[in-house]
Amino acid sequence: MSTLRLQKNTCVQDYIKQLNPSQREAVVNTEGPVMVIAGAGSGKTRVLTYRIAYLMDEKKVDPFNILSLTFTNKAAKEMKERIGKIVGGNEAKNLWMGTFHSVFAKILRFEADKLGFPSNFTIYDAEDARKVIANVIKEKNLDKEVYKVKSVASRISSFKNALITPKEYLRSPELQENDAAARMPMMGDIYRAYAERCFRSGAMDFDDLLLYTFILLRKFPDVLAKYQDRFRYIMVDEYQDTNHAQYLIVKSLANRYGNICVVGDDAQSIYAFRGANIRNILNYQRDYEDVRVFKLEQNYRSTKTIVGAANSLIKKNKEQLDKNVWTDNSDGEQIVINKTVSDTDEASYVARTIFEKNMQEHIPFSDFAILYRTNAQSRAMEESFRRRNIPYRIYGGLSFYQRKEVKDLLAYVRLTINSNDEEAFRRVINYPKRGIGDTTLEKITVAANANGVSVWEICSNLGYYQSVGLNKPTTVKIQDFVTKIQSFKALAKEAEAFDLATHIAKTSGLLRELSQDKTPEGISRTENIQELLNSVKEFTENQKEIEDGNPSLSGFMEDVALLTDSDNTTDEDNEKVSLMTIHLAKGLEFPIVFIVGMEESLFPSMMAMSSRADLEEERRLFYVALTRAEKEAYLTYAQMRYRWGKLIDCEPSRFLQEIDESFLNINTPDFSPFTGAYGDSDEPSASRRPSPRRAPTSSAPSRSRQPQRTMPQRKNLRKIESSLPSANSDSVADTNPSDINVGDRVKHQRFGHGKIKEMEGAGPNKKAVIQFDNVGEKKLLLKFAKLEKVSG
Ligand SMILES: Nc1ncnc2c1ncn2[C@@H]1O[C@H](COP(=O)(O)OP(=O)(O)OP(=O)(O)O)[C@@H](O)[C@H]1O
Ligand SMILES: [Mg+2]
Repeated sequence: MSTLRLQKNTCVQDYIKQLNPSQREAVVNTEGPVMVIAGAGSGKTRVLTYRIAYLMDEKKVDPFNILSLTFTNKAAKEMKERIGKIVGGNEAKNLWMGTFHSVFAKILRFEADKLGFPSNFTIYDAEDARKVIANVIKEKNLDKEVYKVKSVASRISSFKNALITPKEYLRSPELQENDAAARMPMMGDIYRAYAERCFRSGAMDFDDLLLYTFILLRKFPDVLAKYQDRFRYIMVDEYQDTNHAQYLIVKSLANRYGNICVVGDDAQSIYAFRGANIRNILNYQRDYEDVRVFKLEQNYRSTKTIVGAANSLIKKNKEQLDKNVWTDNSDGEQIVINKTVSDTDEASYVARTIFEKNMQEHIPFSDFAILYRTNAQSRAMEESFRRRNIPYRIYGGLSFYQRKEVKDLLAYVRLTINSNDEEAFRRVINYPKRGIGDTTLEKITVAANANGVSVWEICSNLGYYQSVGLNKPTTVKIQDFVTKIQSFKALAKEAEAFDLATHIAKTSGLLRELSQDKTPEGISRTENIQELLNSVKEFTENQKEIEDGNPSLSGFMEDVALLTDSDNTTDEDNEKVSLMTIHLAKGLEFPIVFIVGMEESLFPSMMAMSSRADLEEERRLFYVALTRAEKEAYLTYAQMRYRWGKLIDCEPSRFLQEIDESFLNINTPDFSPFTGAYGDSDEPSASRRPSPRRAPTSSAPSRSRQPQRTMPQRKNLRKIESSLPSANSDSVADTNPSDINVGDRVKHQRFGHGKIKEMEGAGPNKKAVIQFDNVGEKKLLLKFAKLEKVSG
């Protein structure tokens, strides 16, 4: 026994030995308030992981007494696995570890009755919440052009994150005046109705998980005492992105033992738009007496070039804690800046570069990440990856669990678990079709509102609520539906989750409905249901291994409801390029990173350009993006891009100018006179006939084939800008576009001779439809086409 213990202790100590002195200090100083404030890639997350292992193994702290809050569920899972490896055995599974939302949901399930909620309350996702809000707006006969569902939803979300309840709202003249000034005087009424509706449905939305936890701990001192006593050690990763509610809850939980350790980087605070408050980290020292602050300055992730570039960029922000990040890693490659004609070209360039690196240097696809500012940018990238058969996965797209057929089955499950769930009810009451129409649903809703009960309550007691006024056949249809759900509920008491879910899929009529559709889409929908059932199976098997695991179907539902955007990838296969917004890339690292769309109005975003605070947040976002890279970074921008369905001229992002020039390698842009600079076929350039106009350095960023020209940045970026057709001037084509008219014969460098059939657009957007003698009809943007007028 003693030998065994000795072996295990040696093990944790061995791990700790690998840390640098500051990291080690941050791990072993377990008592009292601690803040680890450090730059990207300096081992903050690693310190947290080892600290927990140290607490468990060295200090013999029961994992049930350790609370660790992470930014995603995936991060929590990985951290648990690593701790499990260090300390051995299964104990790490008992840690309270997860996102704020998932940990608070767990607490709320235990304590739900105190707040008048059932313990099996449903968690509404954003779509459910918006539907409820839309119903409320409609029932109140408000103008939906004024009360836009999305903006009402975001107002309600911001109230909740600021811990303002409907009651408090309706007592605050300022808030009301504020909304009245924004032409939404009924905001408070909507908020109250929405909250009531959720309450009657036994449902909480995402923000409620924070708000109700806060209310619970404030209203019930015994509950607070219980959790204060339970969580003897509290740890928070990515502390710079906590919001006001999270901050207050953590603070009150830590109030008894005071063993709270937060780690973060003020330079990476990027969620202000969702209520995150950078002050939480800036004021930490003021909030806790005797706080010990550890600074980690050595970066282990990235090359000197990337660390240097990131430092030079973030220096431009005024508001930040003083830090000096350095690394012992090698210099590495310079950061490549690449300009392309259009967004399509940009995507081609990225795909081609990855393809070549994979072919020539055998770099696996999983080493690459593409980061973008807005989700919309993924489309062009995806197309270009598909064309080259490059496997990729997208983070944060439409989640598997958000697909219609999956949500439909889950709605039956929700209704089985919590029959008051109105959104689930509305979703499936007439799907598959059973002849229950909108008028019936309206009558039921009116009755539910009048009686202050759920729609299920009305439907399951139609005999009592005669006043609903349904005719006999409709009444029978509803009663059949109710009986079906009740039979599921009965089965739920004894059946295993997987069997229950399978039974529901069949008996609800859902599988039959889907199987009638023999189109590829229909077949894939049926497969998705199969996949959902598989994931239920997998979930229950995993839960059975955990001491306080919950292998029931409601446990599964909880897991699904709490997935965050970053947890959600299209699949888990490893050999793929990762695509995601920068916001989702937080905490991650990849050997090679492409940051695309480095253009003014896109990054920094248009909305962020009018205030210093917003601009600084954009700069931090860029800092986060750049510091994800371990070995190489590519920054690309296009001269033209389709946005909101229009072709827009773009200027390079100011952030490109802000990086110290010594870290940059400006890749002379590959320039081609037509949209689709790399050719419409987009085949690998290695197999393509080189175009005579192609700049020699541009076809392959891979150093193994061609050395790249390195140029001092600032000057050269300007030089390049001026030497190339500027996206903002009309006067660049060899032939002045105004000289060319319909009917003219013209010559194009690549397509040869042709005749102008049509002209459209004006100024920089002027285009010509040309019937070429050899290659058929093409529409070209005149400012790039460089047409030569020829006679005859
Ligand atoms: N002492 C060390 N020795 C070797 N590698 C280390 C050390 N500390 C951290 N690392 C490695 O450096 C990388 C960055 O560490 P980690 O992700 O913990 O940094 P971080 O500060 O949390 O970064 P971010 O700010 O991006 O969240 C990881 O690959 C980690 O394994
Ligand atoms: Mg981290």
